[in-house]
This record gives sequence, C-alpha cells and structure tokens, in this order.
Amino acid sequence: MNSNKDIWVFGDYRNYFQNRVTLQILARAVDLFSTTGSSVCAVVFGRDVDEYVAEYIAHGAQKVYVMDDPALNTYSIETYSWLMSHLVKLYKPETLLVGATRFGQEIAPRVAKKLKTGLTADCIDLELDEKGRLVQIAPSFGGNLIAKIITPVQRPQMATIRPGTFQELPHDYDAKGEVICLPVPEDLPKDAIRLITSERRPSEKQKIEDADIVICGGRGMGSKGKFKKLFELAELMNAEVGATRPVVYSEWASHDSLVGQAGKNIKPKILLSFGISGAIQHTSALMGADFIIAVNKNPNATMMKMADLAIVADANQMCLGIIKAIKEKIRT
Ligand SMILES: Cc1cc2nc3c(=O)[nH]c(=O)nc-3n(C[C@H](O)[C@H](O)[C@H](O)COP(=O)(O)OP(=O)(O)OC[C@H]3O[C@@H](n4cnc5c(N)ncnc54)[C@H](O)[C@@H]3O)c2cc1C
Repeated sequence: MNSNKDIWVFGDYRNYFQNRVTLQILARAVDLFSTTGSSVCAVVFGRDVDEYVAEYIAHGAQKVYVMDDPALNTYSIETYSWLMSHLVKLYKPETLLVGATRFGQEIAPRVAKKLKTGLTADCIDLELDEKGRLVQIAPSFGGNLIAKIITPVQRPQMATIRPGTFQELPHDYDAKGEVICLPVPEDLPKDAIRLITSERRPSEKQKIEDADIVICGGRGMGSKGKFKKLFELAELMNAEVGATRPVVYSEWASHDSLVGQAGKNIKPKILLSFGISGAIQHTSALMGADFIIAVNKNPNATMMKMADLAIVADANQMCLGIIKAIKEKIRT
C-alpha cells in the first residue's frame, strides 16, 4: 500500500478519563514525528463523541477523523475493525497506533490481518530509525529480550502500546485541529451480533467492606439513570458504591452493594452519602466510617445530623458537579 506520512492514533475512549492511553500515544507521536512533516491524527468512532474529539485536539492531535453516528452507538468488534481497515485503505496513513487496552488488543490484530500488515503488540517504546521507519520496541521471548521491530515493506506500520508508557501532553485549551467528519459507509457490513442490552458493572478491584472511599446512594438520587452517575464518580475517585435497601429493591444497584443490617458493614476513611434518610437499619453499618459527608435536601434528615459535613443540596446535581470538577482538575 502506498501511504502518505500521516500517523493515526486510534481513539480508545472507553473508560475515559481513567484510560489515558490515547493521549499518551498522541504525545509520543507528536514528539517523534514533529520534524518529519507527518500529521498526527486521531480516529474516533461512536456516538456523541465531541468531548473526546476536543480532548484529543487539546492533547496534540492535528487532525481528528470522526464517524459519529447512531449506528455506532454500541461498540462492535466486527463493525469497528471493518471501519478502521476501510478508512486506512482510503486515507493510507503511514502508521497506525493503538493502546494496548483490552479494547486495543481486540481490535488491532483484526485490523492488521484485514490490511495484511504486521503488528507489534505491547510496545514499551517507539523510535524512528535513520530511514524514518517506526522502530517498535517490545519485550519478547517471555520478557527475556527487548526486540526492536520494523515493518520494512507493508503499510501501515502498526503497534499497540502499553498504557502508562508515555507521558501525555498538558491540556492545551488554545490548541486548534482539523476535524474531518465522515459518514458511515453505505456498504458497512451488517453486524452478525445483535446487542440486546448492556450495563457497566462497577469496578471489582476492591470490596466495599475494605474500600477507603465509599459513595452510598439512596432513594433521593431519583432514578436508576441518575444513580448510575454515582458509579462514574466512584471510578474517578477510586471508590466503591454502596446503596440503601429501596435502591437495591428498585434494581438501581446490585444486592452486593447493600449497606446496612441486611447487607454489609463498611469502615471507609471517607463516606459520601447521597440522598439517604439515615434509617437505623442503614446507619448501624456505618459506625466504622472516619469522616461522613452527607448530601440531602432535608437538613433534618438523620443522615445529615450524623455527618461531619452536611450539604443541603440536590443529590444528583451535587454528584454531577463533583464529576465535572474532578474532570476539570484531571485536564489541568
Ligand atoms: C428488617 C429491615 C432490614 C432493613 N435493612 C436495611 C439495610 O440493610 N440497608 C438499608 O439501607 N435499609 C434497610 N432497611 C430499610 C430502611 O429501614 C430504610 O427504609 C432505608 O434505609 C431508606 O433508604 P433511603 O434513605 O434510600 O430512602 P428514604 O428513607 O426514602 O430517604 C430518601 C432521602 O433522600 C432525600 N432526598 C429526596 N430527594 C432528594 C434530592 N433530590 N436530593 C437530595 N436528597 C433528596 C430525602 O430527604 C430523604 O432523606 C431495612 C428495613 C427493615 C425493616
């Protein structure tokens, strides 16, 4: 394949903001290719992806190829790998870099196979050789050797890169980039797999009983959709989510997260309590908490009285406000 000089970075925004690998690869690509006349580009598929497009530009992407369409609302390996190889054939970038997340590990080999090119998996560094070819540096033979691999003939040169390998560039609020909006091709093959439903499971890294930070939500969160935001907040704070009995009975959260007489006892350093009245069956399980922050519309709720910090506010709005503030902080 005759290629132009562009460097493409696959926009892996699942689990963003924690997953920073796309930003890290963009930073390395900018560093490596700034003097070669290549454009560093991100490629994003999905639905309502404006936020990620802006992030990639703010972190070094000069161009972003975007396919934003309801048909791409849910991730499908078949569709995404077809689209990626389709676009590569169309635009012929010199290099395609993908984060070695579970997502990247799934999509990159499929794309490489469709394009009949090589792929170095799990790179720990990238360099350029004297001919400007990408040197893909990766552990091999069980980690006993560090291999330097090039792709002498086929294009694009492809590599997946381990998260945390490179340092992302600081967020540049003034950065400008070209956004190329692409329609979904008419000949996009019909997906053989039909997704009926999906739900993000809370992280299983730690048990709620052992967590340093627990975010408990009650009926005052308002709805299952609003309650879900507590999981997003928990991801950002490396916290676990707990729930009251009405929440569990309404299936806003699983039974595993029930805190109280009929559920689990917790002893976090910090407990954030959103929209919980403070019935004894719940509070009896919080006695080991060091510091309690409660958010409730009713200042007289028992939970507010037992809190170290009581905030009279709408629980859902407060949760959204904290999420926004943390994201802003991460960006700077
Ligand atoms: C045998 C038995 C065992 C039980 N075991 C448990 C248990 O293990 N765990 C447990 O949790 N419960 C248990 N319960 C149930 C318990 O008695 C309470 O009913 C329950 O804890 C109340 O949950 P809640 O605070 O979410 O709801 P509610 O009591 O309805 O409180 C909702 C709170 O949200 C506030 N609110 C409403 N809207 C907003 C808003 N927009 N913004 C901010 N705040 C708002 C309200 O002011 C209120 O304080 C048990 C009950 C029995 C009988």
